Amino acid sequence: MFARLARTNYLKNSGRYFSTEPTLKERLIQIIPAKQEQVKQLKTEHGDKIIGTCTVAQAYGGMRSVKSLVTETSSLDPEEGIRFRGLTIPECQERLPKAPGGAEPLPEGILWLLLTGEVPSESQVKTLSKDLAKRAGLPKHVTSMIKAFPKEMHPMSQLAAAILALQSGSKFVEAYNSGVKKDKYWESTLEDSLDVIAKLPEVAALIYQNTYKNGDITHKIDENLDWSANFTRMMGYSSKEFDELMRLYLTIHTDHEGGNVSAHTTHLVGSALSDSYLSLSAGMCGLAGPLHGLANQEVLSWTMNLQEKLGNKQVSNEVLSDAIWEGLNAGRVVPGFGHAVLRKTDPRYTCQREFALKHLPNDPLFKLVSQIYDVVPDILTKHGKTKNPFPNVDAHSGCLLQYYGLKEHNFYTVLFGVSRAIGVLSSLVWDRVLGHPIERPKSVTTEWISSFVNSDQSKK
Ligand SMILES: CC(=O)SCCNC(=O)CCNC(=O)[C@H](O)C(C)(C)COP(=O)(O)OP(=O)(O)OC[C@H]1O[C@@H](n2cnc3c(N)ncnc32)[C@H](O)[C@@H]1OP(=O)(O)O
Ligand SMILES: O=C([O-])CC(=O)C(=O)O
Repeated sequence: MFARLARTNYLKNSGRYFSTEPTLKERLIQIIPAKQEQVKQLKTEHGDKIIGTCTVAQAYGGMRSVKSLVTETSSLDPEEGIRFRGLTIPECQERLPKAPGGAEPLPEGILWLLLTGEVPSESQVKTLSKDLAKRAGLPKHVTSMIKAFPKEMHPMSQLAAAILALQSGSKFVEAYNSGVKKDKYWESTLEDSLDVIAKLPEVAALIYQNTYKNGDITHKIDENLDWSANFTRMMGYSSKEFDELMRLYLTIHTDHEGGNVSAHTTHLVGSALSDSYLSLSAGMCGLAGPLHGLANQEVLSWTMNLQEKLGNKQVSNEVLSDAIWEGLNAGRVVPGFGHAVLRKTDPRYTCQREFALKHLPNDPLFKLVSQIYDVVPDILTKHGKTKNPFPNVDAHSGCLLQYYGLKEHNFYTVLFGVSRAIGVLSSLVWDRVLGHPIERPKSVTTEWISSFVNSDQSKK
């Protein structure tokens, strides 16, 4: 409603449009008081209501399904998949602004959506692109540090370290040290978060150039290009189709509610009033684990090994299944399949598959990925361990990147991290808006559990 009214407020003047629409920060200032009031009221009037419980199995089992976190930006349904502020991925693809001539959403649009809960207008997204372009640019100590990293250092370790090095520019630290009041913390957290999101493409591109190309970035940030296209140019890519893939990729990897490792870590570290840089760097260390974001690197290596083993030719489902069983029987997981929450095919997998069907239907690797999708759910069901035999987001991304020439598997999680920063930092801003306290759940020992289960209290 608001966006529609605001769109009517363009003034045509000397052939140029001037928007009277609020900027991102102005809109947040308008939205925040009502949300703060709503949360205050919920805590006062319903603070003692129980929303979740925790069993012994859950305490030992990674707290699966325990409802004990509040995250505003997105919510995950086991059957349907992710909704970003209520919107499914197809709805985001349809409703978020696109680049001229493009079909995929601009990541700036989802940044706005996650922060405000509203679909931005094209002009709001354009203004945000320009704002991010202005905030880009790395301090010298960060570029020299990245260039000094050994090539064998994993790109995710380089990313986490570079984000920490950027912390010297934290506006939150400056505000905190000057005694700014708690109700204003969100403003400098927003500044830091936008600064780091603006700088991440250059950090990632420099890691890429330095690690794999022995080179430097030649592209200068162009305020008239979107955030994602500036990123691909800095990495040395100029294909329009790859630009579209990356806009989609950087949109869909942003957020997956609050309990996943990277989001929860960012939130936890942030709850100690660590700034956006410290919190995001910690989150990236979690994303770098093979059961989480690093799975996309694992998937591609696994798929290409399989391809080689099968003699680089199309084989029957039976032959493919035998090769997959071999790995499973040796005790290895099938990377890219299974999920801690999802119980159906991840819609992030589906939209990447649709992109491939549109742009690269005959690519041999895509054909193998499709065939794997045909056989693995049955195999994992027969295997009988995993609660979800279907593919997750990581099962598809590598084959698309590979097709467009981005062949360095070790780098893939960095792309995920650049996108994930948008979601977890939007959440951190809301943590500050709502004044969430330091996170400190109670832990118990196995001795405590043993005596508890035999006590009268456990029978209640
Ligand atoms: C962006 C993301 O983070 S998406 C997830 C990316 N990770 C992967 O794709 C790695 C492969 N998948 C997995 O390891 C798991 O499915 C996870 C980590 C994603 C979820 O873990 P959980 O919630 O513990 O899964 P679940 O409850 O189904 O696990 C039960 C058993 O099935 C096994 N299992 C789960 N997925 C798989 C799989 N893809 N292949 C083989 N075995 C599996 C588990 O290892 C576990 O075995 P165990 O009892 O011997 O320890
Ligand atoms: O939700 C999870 O646990 C893992 C995941 O898919 C993500 O973080 O994108």
